Amino acid sequence: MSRPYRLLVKNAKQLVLICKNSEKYLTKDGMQNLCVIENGSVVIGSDGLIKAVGPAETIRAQYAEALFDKVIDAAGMCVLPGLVDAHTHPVWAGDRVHEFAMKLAGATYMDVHRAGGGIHFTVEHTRAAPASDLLATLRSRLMRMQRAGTTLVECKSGYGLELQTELKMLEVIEEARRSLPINISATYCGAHAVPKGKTVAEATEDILRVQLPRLKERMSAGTLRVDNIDVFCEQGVFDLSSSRSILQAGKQMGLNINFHGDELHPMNSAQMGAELGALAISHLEEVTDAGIAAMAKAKTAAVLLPTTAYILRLPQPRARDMLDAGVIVALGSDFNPNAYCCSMPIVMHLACVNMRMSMPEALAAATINAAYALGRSHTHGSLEVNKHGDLLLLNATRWEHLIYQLGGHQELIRYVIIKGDVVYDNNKILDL
Ligand SMILES: N=CN[C@@H](CCC(=O)O)C(=O)O
Ligand SMILES: [Zn+2]
Repeated sequence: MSRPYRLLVKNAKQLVLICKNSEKYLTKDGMQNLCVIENGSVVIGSDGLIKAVGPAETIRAQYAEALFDKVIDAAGMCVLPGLVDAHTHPVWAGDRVHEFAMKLAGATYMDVHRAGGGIHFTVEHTRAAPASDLLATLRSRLMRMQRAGTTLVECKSGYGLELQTELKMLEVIEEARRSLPINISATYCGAHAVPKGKTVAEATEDILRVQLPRLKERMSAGTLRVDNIDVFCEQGVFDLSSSRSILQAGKQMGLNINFHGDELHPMNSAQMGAELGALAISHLEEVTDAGIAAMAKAKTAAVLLPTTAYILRLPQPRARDMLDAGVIVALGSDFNPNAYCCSMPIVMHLACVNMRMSMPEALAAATINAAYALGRSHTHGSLEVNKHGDLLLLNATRWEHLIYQLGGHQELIRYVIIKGDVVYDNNKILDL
C-alpha cells in the first residue's frame, strides 16, 4: 500500500500561492498581482513536497480516497508560503543595547564603529564565546523567527574576522541547519569589518590567502556547507577594489555573490555587483540611477532592509525607483545586534509605510524574490507543485492582516509548517 500523504490543509478562505507558472522571481506588475485562490486546499506528500494546490472542491474530488497523516481544516483562515528572510546576522555574543541609547542620543553608525564599538564590540564577545553558547542563542533566535513565520533564512558569519572564529560561526550555523527544521542559507562574511590592528590590504590578503582556502577545503570535505559570499563594501570598511577581489574569489569557489553595498555612501557597489553577476546586493540606501539600471539588467536582486534605515534614521532605500526600473526587490530583517528584529511581518509593514511598497509587493519581496536572492526560488517562495511544503496559517480571512496588524503576528499566526510538519502551533504554546 502506498504511504499516506503527510498533510492536507483544506478549505482555506484564501490560499496565497504568490505565483503559479514556476516564476523564479517577480517584478513590476507581477508583484502587484499575486495568485490567490479563494477557498483553496493544499496537499503535501510524505517527502514534504507540495503535491497539489487548488480550489477546495477540486482537491476534495481528486483526493477523495487518499490517506493523510494530518488534516487541518483552515476554514476562515489564510494560507501563505513560509516567509523568507534574505539577510540576517544571527550568530553573536554580547548585545549592544547601550549603543542603541548612544544612537538615540545622536551618534551615527560610523561614529560608534570608529570609536571601537559596533561590529568591533560584537567581534570581541563572539571570539571569546564557546561554540555551545553561540549555538544556544542561535537556536532561540531562529525559533523566534520561525514563530514569526520565517521558514527559510540567510545566516551570515562575520563577527570573527579571522579564520578560527569565522569557522566557529559557520560550524554553529551548520549545526543549526542539521538539527532544526528551518531552512538555512549560509553566508561567509569574513569581510564584515577590517579587524583592529590590520589595514584593508592586510585583511583582504588574510581572507584571500588564509580564510577562503581553508573554507574551500572544509566545503570539499563536506564538513561545512556555505552558499554565499558577502563583503561590507563601504567607505572606511572594504573599498570597491578589495571587495571585488574577495567576491570574485568566492565566486570561483562556487559561492553566490550576495553582499552589503551602497549603504552609507554611494560606492558604485551596485554596478560592480551587477558586473560580477551578483545574485543579490543588500541595503542600497545610497544607490544611484546607474546602479539601479545595472541591477535591473543583470537580474541582481536588491535586498532591502527597512529596519536598518528606520533604526539608524538613514534615507530610505529607493524601493519605488527600483520597482519601476524592474529590479527584483527582496526583503530581509537584517537581524543583528544593531537591528534587533526577528519579524518579517514587521519588516513588510515598514517596507510598505516607509518605502512605499504595496502589500502585494512586500509579500512577493518576502517570499519568491527573497528566495531568488538566496538561489532557492526553484524550491521555496511560492505554493506550487514540487516545491517544499512550507506554509503559514493565519487566524484571519484576508492575508493582508499579516502586514496591516503591526506587531500582531504573535496572535495572527496559528501554524507554521515546514515540509508538511507543524513546527509551531500557537494554541499548543499558549496552552503550556
Ligand atoms: N552594515 C553592515 N552590517 C550589518 C550591521 C552589523 C552590525 O552592526 O553588527 C547590517 O547589515 O546592518
Ligand atoms: Zn547585514
